[in-house]
Amino acid sequence: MINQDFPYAKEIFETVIENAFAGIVIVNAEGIVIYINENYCHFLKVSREEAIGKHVTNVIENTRMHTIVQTGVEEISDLQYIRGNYMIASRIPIFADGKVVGAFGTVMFRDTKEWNEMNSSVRQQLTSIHGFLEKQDETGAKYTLNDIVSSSRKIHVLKEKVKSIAATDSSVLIRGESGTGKELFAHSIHQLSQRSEKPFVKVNCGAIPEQLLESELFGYEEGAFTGAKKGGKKGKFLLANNGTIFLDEIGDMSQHMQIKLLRVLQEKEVEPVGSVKTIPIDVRVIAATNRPLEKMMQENKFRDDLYYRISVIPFDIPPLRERLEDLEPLVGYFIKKISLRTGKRIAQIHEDVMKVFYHYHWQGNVRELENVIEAAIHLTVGETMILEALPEYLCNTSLFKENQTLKEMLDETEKRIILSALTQHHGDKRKTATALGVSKSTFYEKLQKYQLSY
Ligand SMILES: Nc1ncnc2c1ncn2[C@@H]1O[C@H](COP(=O)(O)OP(=O)(O)OP(=O)(O)O)[C@@H](O)[C@H]1O
Repeated sequence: MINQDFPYAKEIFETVIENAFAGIVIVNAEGIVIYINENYCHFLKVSREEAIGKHVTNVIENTRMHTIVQTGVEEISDLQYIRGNYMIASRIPIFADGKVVGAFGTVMFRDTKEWNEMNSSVRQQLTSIHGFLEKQDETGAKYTLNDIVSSSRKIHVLKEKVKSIAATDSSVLIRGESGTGKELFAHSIHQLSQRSEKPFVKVNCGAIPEQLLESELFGYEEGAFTGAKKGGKKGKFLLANNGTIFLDEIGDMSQHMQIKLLRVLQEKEVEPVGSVKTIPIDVRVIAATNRPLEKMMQENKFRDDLYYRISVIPFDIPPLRERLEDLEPLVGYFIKKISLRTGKRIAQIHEDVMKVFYHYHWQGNVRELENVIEAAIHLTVGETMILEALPEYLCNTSLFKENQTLKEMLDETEKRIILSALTQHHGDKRKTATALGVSKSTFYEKLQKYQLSY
C-alpha cells in the first residue's frame, strides 16, 4: 500500500485510476456514484459532472453496484450487457468500521475497436451455450461458426477472418460455388457482430420475380398497385433495420434493381413503392453470389459502383474439391446429424466409399455431399455404409475433365490419392509415405505443393 504521507500520493492514485485499462466506478452505501473515471464516462457517453451524485442505476445499464452495497458480497467477472456490448464486470464491497460503506466496480475494455474484437470473441464462446442460441434464433440467424465443420487450412483462415471483421459495419461480399456454405458464413458474421440481437433477414434476389423484388425489398404503401395489401407492407430492409440484410444471389439482380439498391445503400434510406416519403435505415449488407461479377461488369451486366459498395470485405469460399481435407469431418458430421434425425445408426464407412468420395468432383459441393450421405444412409443395410449404397454416377466419374489441362488433371488426381491414403493411415505421414512408396522428403514436398494441412 502506498504511504499516505508520500507527498504525491493523491496524484499517484488519480493517475493510476484514470489511466486504468478498465472503467472504474465507486458508489457510496446508498448506491450514489461518488467517483467514476474518464474512461468509463467516455464509454457510457455521459459527462463526469452528470454521473457523480446520481444513483448508479441511472448512470449504468444493468448495473448491480447498488445490490453489492446491500449484500456486502463481491461479484467477480460477471458478464454485463452495456451499450450493446458484453462487458466483464467485477464489483467489490468496501468495508470500514465493520460495515459496508460503498462499493468499487470495474468493467474491462480499452478502446472501441479492441473491445469490439474482444466482444466478437466472447460471442463466439457464448454461441456454444444453448440458451444463447435459442435467443439468437429469434433474430433469424440460425448458424454460427461452430456449425461450419472443417479441418482445412483454407476454411480455418476464413473463420478467423469472420472473427476479425464481424464487429465492423462494412459490407461483405461472399463468393463461392453453389453449396459451398456461403449462407453459413453470412449467419456467422451476423452472430458475432454488434448487431447480433437485431434481425437477420435473408432475401434470395434470384428467386423473386423482378416486378416483386422492389416491393419485397423496400415495401409498399396501401393502394400502391392492384392487389396491394391493406395498410401496405414493410420491406425486408425495414424489417432488417439495425440488423443485417443478407442479399443472396445478388448477381441475378436486374440492372433496374441494381440502381435502386445502390441508391438505398448510398442514401441509407428506403422509399416504399407508391410512397413519396423516405424512411431512414441502418442496415449492414452481406451479399453473396456464385456469378462472375467482374466478367459481368465488363459486359455491363453488373454495375461497377454497386460492386465496389458491396464488396468492401470479400470472402471467397473454395469449392469442396479444393479442400478435400474437409471431406472426412464433413462425412462424420452429416452421418451423425442424419442418423439422429432418421434414427438409423451407421457405425462405419467402408474405405471404398471414402475413396469414391475423394475421387468425385463435387460440383454441388457440401450440399451435394450432404444429399449423397442422406440417400446412402437410407440405402444402407446394417451398420456399415458400403459402395452399393452410393448413387451410380458417383462411382463412374470420368478422369477426363473438359476444362483442365493434362497437368491439372494429373495434379488433382495425385492430390486425391495422397489425401485418401492419409485418411486410411489416420494422418500418419510416415506410414502414408511408405504405403505410397515415396521417400519422406518427396512426401512432404507433395503435402506442401497441394497445401495439405494434415
Ligand atoms: N462447412 C460446413 N459444415 C457443415 N455444413 C455445411 C458446411 N458448408 C455447407 N454446409 C451445408 O451445406 C448446405 C449448403 O450450404 P449453404 O446454403 O450455406 O451454401 P451456399 O453457398 O449459400 O449455397 P447457394 O449458393 O446454393 O445458396 C447447407 O445445408 C449447409 O448447412
